[in-house]
Amino acid sequence: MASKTVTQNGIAQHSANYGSVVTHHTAKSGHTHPVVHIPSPVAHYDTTISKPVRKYLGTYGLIPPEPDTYEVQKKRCLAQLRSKQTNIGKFIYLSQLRNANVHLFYRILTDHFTEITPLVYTPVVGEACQRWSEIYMQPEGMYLSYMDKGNIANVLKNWPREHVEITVVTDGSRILGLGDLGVNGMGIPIGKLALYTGCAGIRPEGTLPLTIDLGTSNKAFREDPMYLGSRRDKVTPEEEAAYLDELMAALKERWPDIVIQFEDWKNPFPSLAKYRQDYAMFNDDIQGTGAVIMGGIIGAVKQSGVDPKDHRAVFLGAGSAGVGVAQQIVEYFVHEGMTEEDAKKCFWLVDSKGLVTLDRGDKLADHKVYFARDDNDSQQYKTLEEVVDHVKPTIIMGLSTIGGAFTTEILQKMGKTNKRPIIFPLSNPVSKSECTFEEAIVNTEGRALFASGSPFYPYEYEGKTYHPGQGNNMYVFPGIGLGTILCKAVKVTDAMIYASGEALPTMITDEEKELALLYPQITRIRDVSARVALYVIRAAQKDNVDRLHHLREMSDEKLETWIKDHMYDPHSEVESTENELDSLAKDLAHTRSLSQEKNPLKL
Ligand SMILES: NC(=O)c1ccc[n+]([C@@H]2O[C@H](COP(=O)([O-])OP(=O)(O)OC[C@H]3O[C@@H](n4cnc5c(N)ncnc54)[C@H](O)[C@@H]3O)[C@@H](O)[C@H]2O)c1
Ligand SMILES: O=C(O)C[C@H](O)C(=O)O
Ligand SMILES: [Mg+2]
Repeated sequence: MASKTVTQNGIAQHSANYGSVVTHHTAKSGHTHPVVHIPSPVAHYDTTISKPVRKYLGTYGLIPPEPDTYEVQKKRCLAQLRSKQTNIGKFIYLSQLRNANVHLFYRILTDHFTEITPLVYTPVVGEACQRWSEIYMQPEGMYLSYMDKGNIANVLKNWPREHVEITVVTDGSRILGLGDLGVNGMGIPIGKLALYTGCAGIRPEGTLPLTIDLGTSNKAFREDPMYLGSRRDKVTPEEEAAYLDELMAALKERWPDIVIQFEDWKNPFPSLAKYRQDYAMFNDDIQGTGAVIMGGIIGAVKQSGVDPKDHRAVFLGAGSAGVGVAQQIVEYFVHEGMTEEDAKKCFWLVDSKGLVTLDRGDKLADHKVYFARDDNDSQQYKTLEEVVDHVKPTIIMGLSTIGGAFTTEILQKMGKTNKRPIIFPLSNPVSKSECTFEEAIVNTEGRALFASGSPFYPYEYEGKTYHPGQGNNMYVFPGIGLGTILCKAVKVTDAMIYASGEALPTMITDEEKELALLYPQITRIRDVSARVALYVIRAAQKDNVDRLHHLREMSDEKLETWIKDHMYDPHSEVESTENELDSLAKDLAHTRSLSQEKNPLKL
């Protein structure tokens, strides 16, 4: 039915006010409030839209007259993008494109994942966050302040979209390895959710980027007149906890099925423990990172030729990501037949004070205690190099935020003691990476099994081209969210997280194995996300936390196809909007000619 089409696409409501200030609903007081509209998901000014449809939309005459093809449109956009001299210029251009024409943005992102992802996500999003106050132009998500305490549910009502399926929420207190960036951290929820849409096909209008201003410990920002957040110091952990209780309840009240991803919080362990039973939530830095690195380690362990029980893993960094990854690999080793006690002994964690031991003399944070060593004969090891000499690791992981911490000496030692050393510098962005791909290859004569958090280019060494893996949680969080949404899981269980990592090696092709790749090529990320979602749904079913029970009856093949059918595809979007509107325009013209009535629709 024609009228249904109009409502479904939100066209009728939004056509006249796209991207502009409009008068909104009348509040109880009787006043009308001006509301800045978050840009409509329907790209009314798309230059491929045909003339009859432009007339129907009321955009005839507002766009250059001759309709484009997508190929030409894309060429124009890529030329504009590539003409920008700096990465931040490219980031700004792509944000503008997303706000001007959301389907076009996602068409280009999905056609050029390798080029565009680093510009809207890690690493360039890091620079964008550092300079957010300088480059800010328009709202693309919600900013909640500590001042809103007691009133959060009402503030959430201002979000102009009815159906939010997923939110990524940060307080900006640990943005990548760049420290506390306060409200400037907003780039991260926006970037993560862009990948939810691009990689996992969550509809753009179903996503809510959310940044909470709980103050900032960043003194330079507090003193910067351009800074857009509050000038107060960080709230206390108790104040934060009470605020989060209210926020979580308010989110669920407005959107009962919402999936909530916590991102880039300093010490996020308490909130994960507190909310994971009552909400469909997960922490990407602890759990998503744990799963994605486990997925890469499964292949690396196989390629190393060393039995899991004989691996010795040294981790630089014992924070959310370090502990999350170590815990997840323990689980994998247990799946491989080891006892938990033996699996745990394969790990040596190093923080800013040195090797984490039970008798180090400082009070260890709760999350470090599980991995604290008790076999150090009272000796303390202060530096990574000392620990490497002591342990002779087969694996080194970097989740420390310390760029260059894997020195030439350390890499060469890894090369000397291992046939295939496993070297994962995982800190972001590139400036914080513990080593570069080139350093890992050169210092191990090309034998390193490598994955990094930020992307690196392939590297040619002694006549052979080596390909780096990108061990970034972007390979799993989109699929975790998609699977959770689609099966309507009431919570995100450990088994669902484990399954997301387990799905990754199943997607590596023989060609990728030949190249010693530990992760599938990014160009296949949509298929990878669908596979991750499949595994997540199966695990949810086993744990009995799913609510869409008819999915249980489907074969894996059928379910994977069903998942793909439910993914937003920006390529079909513009055509189907065009087709629907075109037939709608024809219908209306026909009805009008039948009834001889005056044209109410600017046709
Ligand atoms: N690749 C990925 O997908 C991924 C995912 C999550 C986090 N990360 C990266 O991991 C890094 C850490 O994130 P996090 O959430 O664990 O942060 P965190 O603040 O919780 O932990 C940082 C850890 O590094 C340690 N550290 C700091 N300085 C050190 C030093 N000089 N020597 C040794 N250790 C030191 C700290 O003691 C702490 O244990 C960040 O750069 C982040 O971007 C990457
Ligand atoms: O954001 C990323 O690129 C990965 C990860 O979540 C991080 O905090 O570094
Ligand atoms: Mg993160």
